[in-house]
Amino acid sequence: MNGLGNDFIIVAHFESVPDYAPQMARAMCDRHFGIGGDGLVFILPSEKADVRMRIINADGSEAEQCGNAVRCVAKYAYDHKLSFREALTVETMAGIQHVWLTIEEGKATQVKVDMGAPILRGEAIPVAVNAENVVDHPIEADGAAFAFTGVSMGNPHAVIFVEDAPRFEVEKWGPVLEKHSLFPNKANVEFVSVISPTEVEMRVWERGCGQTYACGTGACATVVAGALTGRIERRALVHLKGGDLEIEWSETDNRVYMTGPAEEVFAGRWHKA
Ligand SMILES: N[C@@H](CCC[C@H](N)C(=O)O)C(=O)O
Repeated sequence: MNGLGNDFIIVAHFESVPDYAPQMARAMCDRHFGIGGDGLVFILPSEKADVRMRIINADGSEAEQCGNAVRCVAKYAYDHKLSFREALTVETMAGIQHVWLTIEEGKATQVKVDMGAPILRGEAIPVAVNAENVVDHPIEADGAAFAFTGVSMGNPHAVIFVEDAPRFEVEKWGPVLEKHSLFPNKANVEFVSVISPTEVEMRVWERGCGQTYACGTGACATVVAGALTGRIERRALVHLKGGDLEIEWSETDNRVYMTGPAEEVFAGRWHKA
């Protein structure tokens, strides 16, 4: 499945995550010797929600949260009759996500997710900066200087505003910044340019999988960082390599709402040992 080209191998036959999940993720996500994907997602039974998900990045590391995967999981749960509700809940390591589906011809197409309240305190993101909010904070890497805003959406993000995101050298700076000493748990890094107060262009280097076509939590972090710094409004369209996400950081409840598509591409069997 994919959410705007951020692609996942979805496995819904396990009761819990097996010990060998990291090796499984690395083998399956390999684009040449495996199926290919940005991550391996387990759909599991939940005692607190309609379904539970765990996501293992392509490098075998586990992520606390994934916006595009939550949309895929909710679609899968509805389309494959694990849940019959158009408003359902997905348990993640970052908490329980409320999800609303748009159904067309019996299948979920658009998915809206309550991604929760952003975490902005340095220590909690975590960012090695002792501050209430880490906003436009200087960061140096390989002789270059940037400024980042730290936001956790359950997983850590560093949002960097640049002149021209589509032309930015994501492959050059992404890996250096992901592993910077300011980020004790590493970070997903978003490079963002502002088009208007309600529209931005974003490219992303993801922790544990590299440059991807889209990142749901990254788009949420971007709108939070943009609004915090007065660059954009709290509701904006985020253009990504793989398409658009609508994001709103609600003034009423401080939660971030994400709306976008999810798609199932094919189903198959895994033969490798
Ligand atoms: N693509 C995701 C985020 C996946 C996890 C990330 N790589 C991490 O390690 O935090 C999204 O859509 O949010």
